[in-house]
Amino acid sequence: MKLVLASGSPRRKELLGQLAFLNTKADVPFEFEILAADIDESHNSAESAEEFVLRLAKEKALAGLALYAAEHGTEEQTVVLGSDTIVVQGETILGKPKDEADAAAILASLSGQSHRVMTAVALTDGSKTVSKLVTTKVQFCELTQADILAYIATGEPMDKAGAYGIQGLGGNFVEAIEGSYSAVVGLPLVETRALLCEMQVL
Ligand SMILES: Cc1cn([C@H]2C[C@H](O)[C@@H](COP(=O)(O)OP(=O)(O)OP(=O)(O)O)O2)c(=O)[nH]c1=O
Repeated sequence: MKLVLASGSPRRKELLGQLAFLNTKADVPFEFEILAADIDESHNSAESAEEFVLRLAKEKALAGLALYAAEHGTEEQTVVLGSDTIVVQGETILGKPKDEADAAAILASLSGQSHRVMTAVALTDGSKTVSKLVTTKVQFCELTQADILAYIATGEPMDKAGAYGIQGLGGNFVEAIEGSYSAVVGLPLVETRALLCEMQVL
C-alpha cells in the first residue's frame, strides 16, 4: 500500500513523519510520498466553519489521489491524506493573511482574546473516505502594536492560518491552549493515527 501526503505544508510533513517513525505494525517507519494538490479554497457562505474545513480536507485528499493516479497509474492501492486548518474567531473565519496589513489586522483581532483553531484530516483510497475534525481553543495575551509589527517583520505569519505559528515565535503570544497542540500546528497526531489504523495503513 502506498501512502501519499497531499500537502505542501512542512509542518504536516514533519508531523506525519513523527507518526511514521513510531510504526507499531512493522519495525520500520512507514514511508509516504508528498504531492501538493492545489484546490480552490474559497468559502461558500452557506456552509459552517466546520463544514468548510472538512470539505477542504476531503477535496485535498481526493485531488491528491487523482493527481497521483494520473502520474503513477492505479495498480497499487493508494491512500491519500489531505488536511486543512482555519482559525475561527466568533463567526469570522481567518485563513492565511493576504498581505502584511491583513496579518496586522488579524493579529490585532486575536490580541487578548480566545479563538478556535479547526483542523480537519481526511484519508481516502477512492472508494472509502474517513475524516475527523479537531477543534482547539487558544487564548492570546494582549499584543502591542510594536509586538505585532516585530512579529510580522520575521515573516513567520504569512503562510499560516490566523497569521501565527504556535510552534514558532507566535508561541510567545499563546497564554493558554485547550485541546490538541499538534492540531494547531497542522495535523492532530492522535486522531490522524486512528484514521491511519482505520484505513489499514498502520
Ligand atoms: C494556527 C497555526 C497554523 N499553522 C499553519 C498550518 C498550515 O500549514 C497553515 C494553514 O493553511 P492550510 O491551507 O491548512 O495548509 P497549507 O496551505 O499550509 O498546506 P496544504 O494545503 O498544502 O496542506 O497554517 C501553523 O503552522 N501554526 C499555527 O499555530
